[in-house]
Amino acid sequence: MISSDRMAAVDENAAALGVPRKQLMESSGNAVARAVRDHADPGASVAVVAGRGNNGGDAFVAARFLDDYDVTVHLLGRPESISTDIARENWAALDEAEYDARVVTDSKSLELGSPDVVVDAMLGTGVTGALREPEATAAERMNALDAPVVAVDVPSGVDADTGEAEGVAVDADHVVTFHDEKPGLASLDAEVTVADIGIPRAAELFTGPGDLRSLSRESESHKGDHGEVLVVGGGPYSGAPALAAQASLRAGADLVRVACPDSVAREVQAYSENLIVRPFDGDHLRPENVDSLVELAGDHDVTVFGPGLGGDDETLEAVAEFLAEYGGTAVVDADALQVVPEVDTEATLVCTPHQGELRKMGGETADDWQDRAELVESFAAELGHVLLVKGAYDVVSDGEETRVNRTGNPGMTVGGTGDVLAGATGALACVLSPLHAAAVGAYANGRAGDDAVAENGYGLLATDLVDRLPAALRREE
Ligand SMILES: NC(=O)C1=CN([C@@H]2O[C@H](COP(=O)(O)OP(=O)(O)OC[C@H]3O[C@@H](n4cnc5c(N)ncnc54)[C@H](O)[C@@H]3O)[C@@H](O)[C@H]2O)[C@H](O)CC1
Ligand SMILES: [K+]
Repeated sequence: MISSDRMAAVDENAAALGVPRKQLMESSGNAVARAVRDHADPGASVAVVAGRGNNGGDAFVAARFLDDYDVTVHLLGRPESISTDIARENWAALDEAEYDARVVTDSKSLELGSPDVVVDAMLGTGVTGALREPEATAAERMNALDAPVVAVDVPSGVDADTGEAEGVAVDADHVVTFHDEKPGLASLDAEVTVADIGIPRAAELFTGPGDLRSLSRESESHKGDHGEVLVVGGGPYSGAPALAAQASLRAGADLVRVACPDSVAREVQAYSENLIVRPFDGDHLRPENVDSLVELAGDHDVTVFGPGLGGDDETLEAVAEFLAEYGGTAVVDADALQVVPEVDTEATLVCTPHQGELRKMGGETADDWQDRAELVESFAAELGHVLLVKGAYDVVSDGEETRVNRTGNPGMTVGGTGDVLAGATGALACVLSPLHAAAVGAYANGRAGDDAVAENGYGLLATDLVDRLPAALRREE
């Protein structure tokens, strides 16, 4: 099963891997033609009703694969209003080659005749709201015909994620959907075929630019909409929580507070005027600090727990108590990680160990990234939490779904890059699912590192990553 949003992300990742959408469209159209062949023999008449998006584009391609049939393509709208270059190019190819391709600007002039098969390519995943005209009337006309209706990707008017229609929708006999099943198709009274259109598995497994799609913002946004993060860290170190907090801000959180021991509060604040520091008593985290921290954490969307806390016995005891009491979402890093396997918690955790820390948690690792991905997936399932295991190939898994990140470089072995990753992931977890936040965090952190090394060579500082996070999270359109 794949949602429309994820499908769009995977599609963009495929293009970044060198398999552009026009190539996928060629495969989609071919698959649609094969489905038509299941319903009628060569020579039969086929009416294709196409819209102005890529759903229509798929059907323009299908027409070329049905040269031995009597095909008529009806384009609803003017060719100039076709919304994508690739659909327009495929329309032009039909026009140039003198296919029977007609422009229908008004549903009254739609002459379908009595075809043997109808192809519904008006709208696919790009539908918003109820079908407008001329699509609505065209849907009714198609439904009234006796001929079987083959729908391209999803019956027009139906929401691929929910299976619901806001108004009239095409009543398809057969749906040819692409790449993977869509959640909304199962409830329909239609035969559903999933066509492999040549999207590489890597487009789903490896993080890519398409994964940044989900970060687009509404123009009407308010302070707090993009998340409030609490970083709990510091004690033996003061730089780590400051780095994590600055990374959270650079990854888009609206408000970030740092809870740290009194002893380092001034140092943490001195790193940046952008930080809000909330000190607690003492020079390291202790069990007596926990109740007030849990309360403070409750006012935030996500807690980033661990940067610079150190591994003092009292601190680890306090971490365990915090996790046992806390019910929100937390990113857990550094020394705090070793406590996670023993703790019974309601919290949603994203754990960010490097391979040494993973072993300390009781997890296994392997040199080969594919083996490691399997081990991480089963350990995540055992823990019941999301794992982001850092390495040359970072592995992210919630125990069911696993993603691998390939951005980053050997310059990132410098201290502090893990704090940046934890902070960025915390900010992203305010607006994305934990698995997706971890995947995008790893992708952006590595990309920031790649940009820094491309500009200056090795010898990068963790602060170089912080400054480059916004560009690393920006989607090029
Ligand atoms: N990897 C893939 O999934 C591939 C999918 N392909 C096909 O592309 C469509 C999705 O294409 P897209 O251009 O994004 O959207 P549509 O064609 O579904 O529709 C856009 C078009 O429709 C207009 N519109 C929107 N809502 C309405 C409405 N309620 N009434 C009337 N018109 C509406 C909008 O203005 C646009 O003009 C996917 O389903 C697949 O079929 C690729 O071909 C291959 C890769
Ligand atoms: K359709």
